[in-house]
Amino acid sequence: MSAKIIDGKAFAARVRAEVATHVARLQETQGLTPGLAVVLVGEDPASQVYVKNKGIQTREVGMNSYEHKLSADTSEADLLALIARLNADPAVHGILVQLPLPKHLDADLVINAIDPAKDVDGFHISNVGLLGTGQKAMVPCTPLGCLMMLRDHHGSLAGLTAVVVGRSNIVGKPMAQLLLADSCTVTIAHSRTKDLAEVCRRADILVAAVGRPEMIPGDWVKPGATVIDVGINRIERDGKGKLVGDVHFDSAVQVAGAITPVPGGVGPMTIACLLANTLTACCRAHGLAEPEGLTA
Ligand SMILES: Nc1nc2c(c(=O)[nH]1)N[C@@H](CN(C=O)c1ccc(C(=O)N[C@@H](CCC(=O)O)C(=O)O)cc1)CN2
Repeated sequence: MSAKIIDGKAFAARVRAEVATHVARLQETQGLTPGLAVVLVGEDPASQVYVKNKGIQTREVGMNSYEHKLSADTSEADLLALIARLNADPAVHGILVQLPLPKHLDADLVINAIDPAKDVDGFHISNVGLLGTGQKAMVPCTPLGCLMMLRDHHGSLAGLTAVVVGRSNIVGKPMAQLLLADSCTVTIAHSRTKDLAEVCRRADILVAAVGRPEMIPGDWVKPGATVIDVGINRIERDGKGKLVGDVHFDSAVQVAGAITPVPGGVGPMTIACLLANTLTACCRAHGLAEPEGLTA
């Protein structure tokens, strides 16, 4: 039997439409327009595309977009000075520094210079701590998108066994925290986990976020499980470039109950959740009620 395909593109469009409705209401009732500042350092081609799409989608939902494109040799001091200006700017409710940064810049230092209330990526150490202790945080966009899709598919996640393969600060760790907060029994596995196949086969929810093309084959998937593939890997096949996930889709789709494709699964949810987080940050900054269903 073939799994249900979770359509992240359609889901993200619904999230953006919901954000746009809230933004219009904020403008009508409060005269307030959420603003998102995105900082890109250097010319990484994939980052340029993501930043361009962030700008387009920010404007489409009616928010103000502020793009700051800096040269690859920008000094740490100049980048920190820009962040300080954005922190102090009342028109800016969300700040995002596109990753990866050029090697000479200390990403942790830069991220932790962002005002945690404006940290719409949820990467600031304060937000990491708030999420880990079950307090109101800004939640990283990709895991938030995964959570939204899982809640939509399952309703309650309570009691389900979840395995997150990957332990990055951006996806693996916050994903595990979110699943735990929704009362899943959570295992974080990684490339050095013993008998990874067996661990994966226990999962009702399997989240793959290792960054290795098609590493997880169908026979690692429990029949009927929900598979969330966070991987976005560019490979060459038959002389052509192709985008694949961390899961071997063709074999996993035969076994899983539901699965996200790559492309068109988790990826589009990342920017949709960035917009949702910017709206949330704006509401919090002005002491307004937060939009329901758009936060963890
Ligand atoms: N500061 C941040 N940097 C990065 C993040 C992030 O959340 N914050 N995530 C990624 C890149 N990213 C957004 O920034 C991102 C990645 C992928 C997609 C997406 O829609 N992917 C499509 C395929 C697109 C393609 O063809 O390349 C899909 O999966 O369908 C959106 C955003 C790293 N940096």
